[in-house]
Amino acid sequence: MSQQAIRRALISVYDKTGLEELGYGLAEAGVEIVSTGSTAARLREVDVPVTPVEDVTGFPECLDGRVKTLHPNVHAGLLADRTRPEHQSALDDLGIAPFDLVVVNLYPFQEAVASGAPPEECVEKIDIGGPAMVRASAKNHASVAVVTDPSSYDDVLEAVRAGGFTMEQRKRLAAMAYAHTASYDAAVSTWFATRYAPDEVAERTGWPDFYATAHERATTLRYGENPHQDAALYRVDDPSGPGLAGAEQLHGKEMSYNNYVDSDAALRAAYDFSEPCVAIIKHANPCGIAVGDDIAEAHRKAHACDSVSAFGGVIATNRPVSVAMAEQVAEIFTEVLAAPGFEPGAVEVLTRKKNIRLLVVRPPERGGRAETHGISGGVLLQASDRIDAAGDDPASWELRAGPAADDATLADLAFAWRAVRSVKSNAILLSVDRATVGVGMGQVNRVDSARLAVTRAGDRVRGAVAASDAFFPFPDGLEVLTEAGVRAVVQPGGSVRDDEVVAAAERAGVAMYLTGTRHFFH
Ligand SMILES: NC(=O)c1ncn([C@@H]2O[C@H](COP(=O)(O)O)[C@@H](O)[C@H]2O)c1NC=O
Repeated sequence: MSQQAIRRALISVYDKTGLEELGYGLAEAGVEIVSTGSTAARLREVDVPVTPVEDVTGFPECLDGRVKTLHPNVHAGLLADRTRPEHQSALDDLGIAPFDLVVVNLYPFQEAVASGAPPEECVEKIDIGGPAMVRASAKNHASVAVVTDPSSYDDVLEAVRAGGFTMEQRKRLAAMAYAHTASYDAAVSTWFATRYAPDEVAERTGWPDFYATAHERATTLRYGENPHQDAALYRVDDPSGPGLAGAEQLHGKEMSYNNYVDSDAALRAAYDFSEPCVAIIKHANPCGIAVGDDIAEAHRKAHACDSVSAFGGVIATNRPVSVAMAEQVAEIFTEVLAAPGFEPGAVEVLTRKKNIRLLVVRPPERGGRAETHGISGGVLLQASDRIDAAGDDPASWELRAGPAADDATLADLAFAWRAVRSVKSNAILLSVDRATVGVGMGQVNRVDSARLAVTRAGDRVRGAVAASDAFFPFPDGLEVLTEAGVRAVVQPGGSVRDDEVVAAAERAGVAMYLTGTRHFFH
């Protein structure tokens, strides 16, 4: 049996979007509609004939709506497989009519939690009868079509006119229905394990014994990190929410896997600053980060850090792109420009270059949320690194060597400390006038990172300040910096050889501040 004519429908929806049009269409096609409490009331208001579900169950809706459709007269009508004669004759014996179509959406549990509603209210918003009907109908897709999304109502009416959904369509609807209940259950179960009923370990550490999230495929990608790897982008939560996965692309070729990774790193760097900031990224590392009085100035300074590496880079800003910045970027081959917006005229300037990808990204969420990292056989979770720890405030830094920095030097050190968080470890970052001038990244020892930063800075190293993402284990890395002309350094401290490192700073006459906070980035 492929096509299944739609003669009897059960509709029970919390979200009444599109309900009236659906009701009109079904009634016009002669479909009998059975409905619960306020769904039935809404249909009746617009003169769509409805059979109340109580007439089917012979039982009143009760317990504040906790029991409406949970009845064999409903569930036998949903679960009878009409390809099996014995199911059909059982229905006949019991006097139960089957359903061909089920339209259900669930109580808004996630919205209740997000609104900060008290726990009892959230619990009350856990739908029981809805998921039961959705699962039953999805299992019985051989006989029943199940719809959980108002955006599918047009398809329903088209199918009614066409003589019913085909088996292939009912299978797809069933897959969507199970995704709907899985996402719902992921939200409920994680809330229970995290906030409502944490076990003793979760109570102590905040890490639940069960952690589920639902991801929805947003798009497939041409390939992954390399052309022989398949890849797709999956989105969490609300597609209109913050962050890169929900970005609007205004121009350019399709985003690649590596474009996403680099854009994410660029946005992370740019949004670490409250002043207008530009970050230019290649292979997830900065080739320039700078703040300025305006976004065009920030871009000029960031680009000047390493204009060779910026070729083919990914740029992010924390302010809308101005025409002045657009004119500058238009001169440089750039893969992606991600920004919270574009001022009038900026897109026109940028689209002179065919290939640049322009993204409007709602500011990403900062910190707090769990970050995942897949490993063989499992996944690591950690709270996101944040730049607002106690040690990130220059007022809390400890001056351990040299003269106290003047205000301008301290501002440069504060900039360098924020920026070094976006450099892959081991990270040494040199800056002048709140712009990077040399970045040493991803080396397996800190001395080589220091050498790399100094080499990249060239003459600009004289008078620059330096930040190190983690402590100097020996004086050698620091000495590379001081011998090259760095005049002030900020680093977490915490090495068993801190005293030797501090003594080396004293000898060189440079200021050394310890933050007590580390920002490894792997
Ligand atoms: N308990 C039940 O038997 C039951 N049956 C259906 N529901 C839900 O009730 C809502 C619709 O109710 P109403 O038509 O009264 O607005 C839907 O979200 C549906 O998923 C139920 N409610 C909660 O579990």
